[in-house]
Amino acid sequence: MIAVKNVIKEYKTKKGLIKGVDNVSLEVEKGEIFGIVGYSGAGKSSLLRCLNLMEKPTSGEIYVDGVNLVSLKASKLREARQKIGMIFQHFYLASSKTVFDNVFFALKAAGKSKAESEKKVLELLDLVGLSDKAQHYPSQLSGGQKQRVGIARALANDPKVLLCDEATSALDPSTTQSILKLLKSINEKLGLTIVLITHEMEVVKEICDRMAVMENGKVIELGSVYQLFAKPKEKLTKEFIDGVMQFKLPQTLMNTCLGTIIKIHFQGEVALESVVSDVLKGFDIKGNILHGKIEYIKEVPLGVFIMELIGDQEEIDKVISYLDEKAVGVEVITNDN
Ligand SMILES: Nc1ncnc2c1ncn2[C@@H]1O[C@H](COP(=O)(O)OP(=O)(O)OP(=O)(O)O)[C@@H](O)[C@H]1O
Repeated sequence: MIAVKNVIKEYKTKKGLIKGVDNVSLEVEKGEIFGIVGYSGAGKSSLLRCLNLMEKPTSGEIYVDGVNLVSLKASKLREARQKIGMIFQHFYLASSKTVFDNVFFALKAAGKSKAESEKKVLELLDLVGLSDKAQHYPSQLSGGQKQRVGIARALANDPKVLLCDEATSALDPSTTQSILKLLKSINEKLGLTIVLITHEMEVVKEICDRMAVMENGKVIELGSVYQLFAKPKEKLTKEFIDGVMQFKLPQTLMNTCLGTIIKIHFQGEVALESVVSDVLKGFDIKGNILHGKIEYIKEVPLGVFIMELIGDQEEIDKVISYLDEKAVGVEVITNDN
């Protein structure tokens, strides 16, 4: 659905050229929800804005539905852009217009008849659960309701892609959940492809199928959310995941362990139990279970388990290789042997 090829976005500043996006290539499949995470300044917004050419890349290509947006003339680009909706952290609603008119305006801009547009607005307000607020003004709405208007407006021209720029960052946790549910249901009902940028891993964990991690303008890791949660390779990805999984052992407990501490990820609870008992029975080691819990990544269970292994290094290495085959991921946290 979207293919980004060797995109570079440079900004001219007083201090010289800054690369907001530094040679990024990635693909987003039709109908998937793709998350881009990274700290402030990583280049997420620059990349997202390149996807609908709000920012023109300095070089590279952006294909949406097979068309290279970078090569389009202004009128064709306007047409192509109608197929890409966008929502924002701060909503950007017209404060002097009612909810109805905020959405209506987006439709009028696309040249529909009045009757057609009015019908469409009512359908969209129903879709986002705001039928009863049509005549309200933005100042009379909560943050979550404002974002619902933003979503209805973004869907006005039946886009194939929805870009979400920190769409839940200004909302409280329960409103965030309801907006994420709405995005997910729109994704399923309309087959909409969604690309979102966020610094909140909770958002990614909740609704994204795949994710990319950005640092200094580059994509440093990309994969399915489940795989990255189970087996992150990059330090930054681990940092983001640790933040949301809250799975750190207290340092005092770590200090009392003499053996090798490992973190194991399993797909679900059952596999975890049988593999751990195999390890304890089948190898010449002692194993202490330090911590365990099940996390749900998009409703699929991911068992996370911390164990201390005590024994000869050779035997411990064998256990780690065994686990590496059986589990989704295994990682040595410390090795004091
Ligand atoms: N219009 C601009 N002019 C100059 N530099 C810019 C501009 N926009 C972004 N940058 C720079 O490009 C880099 C990437 O910024 P960008 O806003 O894309 O990051 P981000 O990950 O979205 O961060 P945030 O979440 O804070 O918006 C930063 O160094 C930023 O200062």
